[in-house]
Amino acid sequence: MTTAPAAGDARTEAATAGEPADEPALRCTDLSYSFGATKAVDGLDLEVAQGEVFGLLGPNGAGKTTAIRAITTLLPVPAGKITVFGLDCARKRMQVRRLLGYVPQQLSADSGLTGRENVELFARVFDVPRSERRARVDEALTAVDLTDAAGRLAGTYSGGMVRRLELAQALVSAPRLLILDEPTIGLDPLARAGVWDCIAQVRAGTGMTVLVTTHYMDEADEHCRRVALMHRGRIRAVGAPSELRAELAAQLGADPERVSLEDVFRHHAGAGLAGADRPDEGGDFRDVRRTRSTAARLR
Ligand SMILES: Nc1ncnc2c1ncn2[C@@H]1O[C@H](COP(=O)(O)OP(=O)(O)OP(=O)(O)O)[C@@H](O)[C@H]1O
Repeated sequence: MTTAPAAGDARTEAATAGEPADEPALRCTDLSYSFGATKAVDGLDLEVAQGEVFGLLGPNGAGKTTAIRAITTLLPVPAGKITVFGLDCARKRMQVRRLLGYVPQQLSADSGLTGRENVELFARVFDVPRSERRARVDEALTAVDLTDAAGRLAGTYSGGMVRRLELAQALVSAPRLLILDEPTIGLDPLARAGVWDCIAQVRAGTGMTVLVTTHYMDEADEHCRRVALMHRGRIRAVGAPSELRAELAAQLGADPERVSLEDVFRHHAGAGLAGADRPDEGGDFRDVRRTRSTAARLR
């Protein structure tokens, strides 16, 4: 199992991001979180290098959203440690929050405001200096290709446009670490590609680190430099998609081109993978209802 980022790559990309090279963008050490008797996150160790697009993959109920909520400081961390660019999330909550952009799974755009007004609202909430606000809102709308639609009510947007608007909301505060929870759920293939194009362009333009959760193994394979496969609160494998596929192919004596990331996950998670490609078989009723209602809202 490959667990560490390539040091050379991390240093090169850190230089792009303008951050000290010795601290990862994110480090979770032995992180655990329980809801009553349910261990949602169970001893999670994770490291995301500066400047990389990192995918946290897993079926419904794997614990991805709970981990993300702890990282974004929205949940307290009862066990373990999280650092963001070296800052301890438990002790430096406000400083950490200033480094983060977060697009939750639930809808965060207001349908009764225009695209521009939605982004302006986030600029005010995140305390973007008044003198810079207009330029920063324009930049964020341009980055997600919504300049022409900025004057329209968000309620008239397609699902893909809503997702890109939410990206703009998160980008307006110029975060160092952008966290996206299921950014393409419920979108058609064209809209999904549009969201990934935006993510790639923003990363290329800013060197920003991106942590994304998804059920869609094929998307992660194509767009993430490294991925972690999460199942029942734990990380089962970490590495570049091509490395993980090659490792499994070597173990099985198979052609690496014929081994998918889904095969890798199935190998590590066994039957629990069912929820990854058939969301109605993973997690519990609450998980499924929430995922479906999110998808329906975005259509
Ligand atoms: N507020 C809550 N109260 C009780 N149990 C919860 C709560 N939130 C999550 N859980 C449980 O914790 C576990 C992990 O859920 P979590 O939402 O973190 O998984 P996930 O991988 O993000 O799934 P999804 O893809 O559906 O978002 C599941 O068993 C879930 O039922």
